[in-house]
Amino acid sequence: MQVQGSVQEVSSSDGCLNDSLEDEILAFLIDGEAQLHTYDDLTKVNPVTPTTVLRCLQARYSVKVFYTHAGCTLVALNPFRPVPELYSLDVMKEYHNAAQLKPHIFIVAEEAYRNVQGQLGPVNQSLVVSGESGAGKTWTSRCLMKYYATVAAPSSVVESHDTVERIERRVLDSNPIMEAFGMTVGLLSF
Ligand SMILES: Nc1ncnc2c1ncn2[C@@H]1O[C@H](COP(=O)(O)OP(=O)(O)OP(=O)(O)O)[C@@H](O)[C@H]1O
Repeated sequence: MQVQGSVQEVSSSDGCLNDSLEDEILAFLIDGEAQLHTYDDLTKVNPVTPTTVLRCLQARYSVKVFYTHAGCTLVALNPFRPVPELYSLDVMKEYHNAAQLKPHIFIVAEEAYRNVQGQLGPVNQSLVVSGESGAGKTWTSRCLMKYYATVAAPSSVVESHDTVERIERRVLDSNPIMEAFGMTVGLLSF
């Protein structure tokens, strides 16, 4: 996925406002250039503009960080290459057992899983995976399915593997139906 942004893109009908916003953007981008990749939540970016947000994502991408929070939403960048160390069984277990970890699709997965297993009774959950064609929606849906099959059925490796395959296939089989209705959104509900 290409992430591009430039300060020249900022425009406003109010000249003064425009100037001061441009100054703020420049200060953020130039003075804080070395820190751009450290913004793990885009709501902390200030000023929040397409330019600043895209530059942060670009900076994170360049240091091989592909997930960033945006409040309760997670932004996933397609690495366009295998990154097996991000999706291993150990990483799944880590996210299943720990509370505060780096942004990852498994954080979203775990939060929904915990809500379903809520102490006061299960709460139905939906995960919406959206993005342009090729953004990685199918990949992300697979990751979610693998995660749930792994954390929910860990007792037998064989059984767990079968479950993963079966659930994964069901979700992927539903894609043509969604696409027939022109939906570019993957929706997982449970
Ligand atoms: N996190 C990732 N790590 C490695 N490869 C990825 C990742 N996300 C996506 N890809 C790869 O990028 C390509 C496109 O991803 P995918 O098919 O999931 O996109 P999509 O959004 O479902 O596209 P479409 O809407 O056209 O069906 C695939 O080859 C996929 O393996």
